[in-house]
Amino acid sequence: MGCHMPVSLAMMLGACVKPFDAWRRRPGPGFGRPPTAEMDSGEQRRVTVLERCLGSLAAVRPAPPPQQEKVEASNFSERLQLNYCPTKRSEVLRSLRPQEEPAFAAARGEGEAAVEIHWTPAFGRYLVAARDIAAGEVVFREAPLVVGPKAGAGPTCLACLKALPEDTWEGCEQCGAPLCRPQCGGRGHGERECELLALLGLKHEPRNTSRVKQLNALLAPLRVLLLMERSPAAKAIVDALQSHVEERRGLPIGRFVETHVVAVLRERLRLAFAAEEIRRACGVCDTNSYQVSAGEDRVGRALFAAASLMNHSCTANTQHWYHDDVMSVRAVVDIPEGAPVTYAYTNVLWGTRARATHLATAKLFTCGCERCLDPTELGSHISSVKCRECPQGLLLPPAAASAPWQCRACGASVSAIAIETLVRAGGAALGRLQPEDARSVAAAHAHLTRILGDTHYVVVEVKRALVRAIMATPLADITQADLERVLDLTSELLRLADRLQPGLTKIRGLLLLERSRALVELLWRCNTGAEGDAATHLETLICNIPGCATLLQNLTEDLAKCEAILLYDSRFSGVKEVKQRLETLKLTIKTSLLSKEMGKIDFTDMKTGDSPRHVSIGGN
Ligand SMILES: C[S@@+](CC[C@H](N)C(=O)[O-])C[C@H]1O[C@@H](n2cnc3c(N)ncnc32)[C@H](O)[C@@H]1O
Repeated sequence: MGCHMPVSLAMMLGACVKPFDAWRRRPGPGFGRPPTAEMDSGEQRRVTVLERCLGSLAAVRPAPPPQQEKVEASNFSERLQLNYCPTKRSEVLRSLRPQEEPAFAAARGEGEAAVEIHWTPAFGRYLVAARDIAAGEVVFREAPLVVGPKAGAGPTCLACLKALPEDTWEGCEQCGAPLCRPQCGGRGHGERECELLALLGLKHEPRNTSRVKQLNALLAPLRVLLLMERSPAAKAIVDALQSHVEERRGLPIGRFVETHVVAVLRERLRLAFAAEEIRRACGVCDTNSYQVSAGEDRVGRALFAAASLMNHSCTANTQHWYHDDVMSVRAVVDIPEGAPVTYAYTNVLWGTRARATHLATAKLFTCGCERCLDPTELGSHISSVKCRECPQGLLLPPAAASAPWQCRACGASVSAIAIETLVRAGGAALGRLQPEDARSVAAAHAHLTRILGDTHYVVVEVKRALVRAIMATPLADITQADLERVLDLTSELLRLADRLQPGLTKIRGLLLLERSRALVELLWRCNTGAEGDAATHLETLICNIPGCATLLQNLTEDLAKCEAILLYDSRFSGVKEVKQRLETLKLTIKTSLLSKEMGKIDFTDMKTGDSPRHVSIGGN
């Protein structure tokens, strides 16, 4: 679900509600779906539609892995059934290694769904594990009902979601809407849509950016409406999804929809849909869409039937990958039978108020999980701001938005407005970052750490940007000091991820990848003696065989974990590359050891260390 980096602390935590996460156990009395009498008849009907959808999906033969999937756009229910692919039994992490993927696919049989629908008045419907699900397992796969550009995005190819340069894109020959090339129309940008968009007159106003933004805001709802027109099965499902249409009426989003979607579709595109139907389609898209990306330059939003029933958690137990037009929802930690299967609707590396603002304005609810109610955010202090009065002190967010922030160490207090101004300034500096320029990112890091402190989420964001900026440079050109900085930053960020988002998450995969790349490069330099006195360091490592072996063993394990996590990710090839480099390095070190007759060391059968850790290899 879409996330944007917010720069203000406009919203406060709302009323305490029972945390959704508290229900991790098997349903007991009072848990899950209450007797029908307690659910109103409309809700009951909607649950039944979605339940039928899940039930029929569970009985069909699962689809092949996503690479081989051929999705027919025309027949919605068949498409959904083909792609809803519950795995039959728990699979352990190692089963997800790419070379074992066919076996993993074969292990899926006809059988029970991994999830079922529950309902409570406070949380509405939500998915619950119908059996134990193992970390790394694909809980289900699903093809989208519709896909479209993100609302508010710049020029984006309507067919393949490729981001287009602001002023040089070519429009569709018929309607003038953005396409990366005329032939990219077809399935993504169909005939009926093209006829309708021609009425917007884009062809006569080539590359009008504000028109394009307006188009991006209405395209997903338009595609939902056209799908409902074509397919009664799809209509039944969309009708059953939550839209918050009533609550949105008096809000800014309601007014935006009225002007930029309802009026345009009815008056300019002369669509016969009732205004309320259009409002509902907009509400369904905004409440349920997932942000999907097929590579870094192809980002959009997509609506799914089953995945729309996953409720939010700030420590979610699943993440999704979008690959070849199919979304794979994977467990990032073990999910016991009966526990809610959840997904984070916000960026979990934002502070609580930023997350709460997004959830309140885009999804219209207040999260009341343990982290949201804890001012230290599970000890991470990701919202705390550095105290000016004492060296180690942190100002913690108060429960009430307007109350002053207080330092736990020295008792100093600072007004809410002053803190908000600081965080806004930090957000603005983040917005001005030149992400490809490692030097300027490093300067911003130093500056923002001075203002906000080392733990604040704006600083965390800059640390991630710094790792990316350094590691985007060709490896051979990165200084030893910068490589060591990457080791420190990634290790620190991995510890933060352990606290806030444990498990086989994308951020863990990416951090492990960058840390491994940096470490292998440093070892390589030691090995070749390319940098200064580095050969001596290798000598030291070789003399210390257990240390050397543990280091290489940890690296091997990190890369295996990384491979399992990034299996469906476009950055997967990066893991392969660093793995090959590590294997060559191991061979060289082994040969070197043997030539020195110092040891008979088997790197493939080393005692495993605990979690991966930063191993200092010295060398200033
Ligand atoms: C994608 S839908 C999830 C399915 C939804 N519960 C339903 O009944 O259709 C998102 C909506 O579910 C509700 N929701 C999701 N997670 C929640 C949570 N942790 N606490 C309260 N409400 C939640 C909110 O109303 C939100 O806008």
